[in-house]
Amino acid sequence: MAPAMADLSALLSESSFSSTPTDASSSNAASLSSTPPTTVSPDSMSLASEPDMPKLETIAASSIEAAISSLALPETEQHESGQQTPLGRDAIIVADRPLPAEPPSTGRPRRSRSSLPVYNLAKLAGTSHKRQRADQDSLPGKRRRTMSGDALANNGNTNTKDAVGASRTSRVGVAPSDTESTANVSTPKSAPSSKRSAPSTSPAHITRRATRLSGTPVETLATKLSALGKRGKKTLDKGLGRLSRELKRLQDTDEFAHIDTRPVRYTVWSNGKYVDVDPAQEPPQEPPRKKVKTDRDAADAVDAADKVAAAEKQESDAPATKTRRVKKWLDKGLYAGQEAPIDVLKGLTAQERKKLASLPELMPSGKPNRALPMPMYNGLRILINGRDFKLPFDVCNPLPPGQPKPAAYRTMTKNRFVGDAGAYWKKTPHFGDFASKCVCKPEDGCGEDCQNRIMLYECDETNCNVGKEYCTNRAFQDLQERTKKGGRYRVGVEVFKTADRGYGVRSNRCFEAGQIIMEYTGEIITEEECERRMNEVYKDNECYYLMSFDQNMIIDATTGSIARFVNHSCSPNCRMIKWIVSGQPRMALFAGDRPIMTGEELTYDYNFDPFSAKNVQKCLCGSPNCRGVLGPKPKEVKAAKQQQQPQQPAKDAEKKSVKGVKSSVKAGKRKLKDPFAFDSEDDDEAEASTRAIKKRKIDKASTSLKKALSATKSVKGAKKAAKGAISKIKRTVSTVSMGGKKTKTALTITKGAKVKAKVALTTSKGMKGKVKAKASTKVIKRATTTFTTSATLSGKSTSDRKAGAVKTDGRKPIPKLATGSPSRSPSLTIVAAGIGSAGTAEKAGGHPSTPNRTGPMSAELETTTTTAVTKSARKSTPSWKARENVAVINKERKKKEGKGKESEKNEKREKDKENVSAATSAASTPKPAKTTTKIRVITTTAGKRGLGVADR
Ligand SMILES: C[S@@+](CC[C@H](N)C(=O)[O-])C[C@H]1O[C@@H](n2cnc3c(N)ncnc32)[C@H](O)[C@@H]1O
Repeated sequence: MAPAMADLSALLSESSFSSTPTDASSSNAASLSSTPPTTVSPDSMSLASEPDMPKLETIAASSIEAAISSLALPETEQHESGQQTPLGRDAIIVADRPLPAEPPSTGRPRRSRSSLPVYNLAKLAGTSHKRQRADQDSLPGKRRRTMSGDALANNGNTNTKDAVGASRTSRVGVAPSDTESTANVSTPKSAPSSKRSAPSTSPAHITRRATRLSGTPVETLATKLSALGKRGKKTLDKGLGRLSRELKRLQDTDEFAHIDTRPVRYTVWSNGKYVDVDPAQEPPQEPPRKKVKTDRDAADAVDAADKVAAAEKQESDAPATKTRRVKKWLDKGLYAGQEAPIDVLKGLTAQERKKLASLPELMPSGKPNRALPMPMYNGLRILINGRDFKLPFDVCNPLPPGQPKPAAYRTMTKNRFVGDAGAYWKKTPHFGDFASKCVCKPEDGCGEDCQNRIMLYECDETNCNVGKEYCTNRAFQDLQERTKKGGRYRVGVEVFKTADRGYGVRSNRCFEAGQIIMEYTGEIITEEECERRMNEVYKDNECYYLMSFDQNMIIDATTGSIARFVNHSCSPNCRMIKWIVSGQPRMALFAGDRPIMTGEELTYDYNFDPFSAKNVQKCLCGSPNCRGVLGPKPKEVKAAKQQQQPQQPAKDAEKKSVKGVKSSVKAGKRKLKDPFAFDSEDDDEAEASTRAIKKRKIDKASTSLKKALSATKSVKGAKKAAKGAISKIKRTVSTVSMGGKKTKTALTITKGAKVKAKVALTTSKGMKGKVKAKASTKVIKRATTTFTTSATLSGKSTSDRKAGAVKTDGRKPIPKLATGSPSRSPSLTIVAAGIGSAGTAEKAGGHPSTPNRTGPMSAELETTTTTAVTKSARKSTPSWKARENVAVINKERKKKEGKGKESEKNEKREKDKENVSAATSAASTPKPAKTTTKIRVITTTAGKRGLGVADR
């Protein structure tokens, strides 16, 4: 035996206890091995109540306890049987003598034998005065509660023997009254009672219960506590107290109280589809509003309110991560875009009015229905013109399925200055600088007489006297307003695939006559940049979206708006017009003289200048007055006449216009084609035709020349006149700035006037004597006047266009336009830069922007100052040769301007001399040149500006 045990034995013997090793049947052993025979029966209690006994036990217990603690007894003790029994510190030996072997169990629970000494443990434990409480245990229906011993052990201080005791106690079952605090563990509701229950761990609350009926010996808490002794009990109290605190703390947790504090996630469903809302993208939660203290003064309160408002504003200003798509509703119906006309007869000729007046349908029938108006435009047109029956396409006119879309290209809704263009634009005087306020009155509404409108300036706050409310001269602003919200109807146009002309644009809604439809936008580049692009970027393209714009700049719509897809028609329904908006030039497509219906293809007259026959394309517009090729307008007179009679049938208009056109352009198609064919080597037919025309022209000129000759007397006068005429021609040429083939083409098509001039010059060369010279001079004079008119075709065209533009707005045509700047008189000539042959677009059928496309697609709106092109461009495009000359001329002119007036005069004088001498020498030539088969207009070089004529 270990020395410690020896001491223990000695101690036990001293205190009249026999320290007999316990056997399996002993209560101590049972207690140690959790097989309790320690139930305190009433009998034993009565025995234990004997006064002399407890003292000894008390002493023994405390002594043993002290001994254990002082000797640091090992946790285990070797029994005689050789079994190692765990000996807890709370193990208390209560038996002092060996117990006889117990008889086999008869089914009843074992009772303590009266013969054996039994101690009043209750008394020993100081709980005897609370005995009656034990009776409660037997109360029927009293529920027993248990709790996990582990939980208790873990929550309590498990290092102490008391805690172990508590753990064991809980394992064996503790009456509710005794362990109220532990019972509280399972329910937070009982939490408040935990405080009260804390003292219940005192010995007074410990219950005892008989195990007689249960059949299983139960070690109760009372038993254990009674065995613990004072110190143990104290410790247990302490432990339980701590335990309750822990529990109390626990019950404060959300988890314990079953409160789910995780954020609630809502699923979002939109249009029957689950929308996965990314928590990261969820809108931030609104911060709690700052409470304005009631006791604050007013200023503080206002401050706080301001802060809150600012915070709210900031919040609202923050970019929304996910914006909800809003359905766009059509806010108008079948006749969307049409306003009920107040006067249906407006714009009709007297004849038409008369015709309409006779129609019973148009008899006055009370008030017009503004909610569901008549299909006024369509109806009127049908009433006037009549047409074959067809289903009303404007009811529903969807594009056929499987519509191909143009190859992806970058769109641009606003013009963008690229490179030097911006700086260049800034340097040049702006139109806006010249603009002054109009003098309109609100009742006029900036109508047809508005000076801004006449000048093609859009009204704005700076130049309008009327104000936005009444002003009707704000087309671009209207367009922006209309298209702001997007949607098919508001945009009003869509790209579609035509059968034979590549892509086109058609209307999605109705447009009033003259109404703005869409803007032509793109990159605004300088001529140099244009040239660079042509040679480097678009060199493999066979079509370009280049349009001369303003101030010698060019719009490149390769990146631009869908207006670039608008096709040409010889009988168009739209016009491309340049306006000045807030000091900036902008180009837009406007409806023509008549309204446009839903589904109509939008077209305008390109006034195409192909430069050479190689660039000539077959026109496939299909209009009755088709010119046959994509070429320049035959005669401005025609256009003007057409504008005057917008409602006239196309055939009539054509007839009238053809009437006004001179013989060279009488048969529009053929005549227009001819000029382009004259230098085409492979088109014999065209050449023959051209020759014939030229011959006719020359014959005519010769006749007039002969007449003139007969009236001519003096060579001197002829010389003078020739001089003046030539200088006039020179000036005109420099203004038109045409050169090379381009000049040739242009001059050839500008009707008889030019031809006359040429012929006159040619003839004058061959004329003898004064008479001839004089005659030629006269002809030249006349021709020059005509030519000037023709050459400044652009100006005329502009007035026509401008008049048309005003007319498109439903106002009367403007006969003359003030020209504030040279670029305010642009011709609408669109210049082809492609190299394909006629009809290639039709053949190719592909998208023009694709390099494979063979059709020439470039369109350029030409102003009076023709675009200059440098050498590299000329190499690739022969037609650009003309431009080089123009560039040189322009350069020369600029140079000259720099030199000053004096030097200019001198130079001019010298050149005039040269020209005159040339004319004189020509006049003195022995044989007059007869009508030649070919007339070539020689482009003047920098040194010799003016027209030269060469015979062949
Ligand atoms: C500015 S683009 C117009 C859009 C073009 N249709 C497209 O698909 O990109 C000009 C080109 O369209 C073709 N085009 C336009 N109008 C035409 C017409 N009336 N007849 C034949 N081709 C036409 C020509 O090839 C022309 O060079």
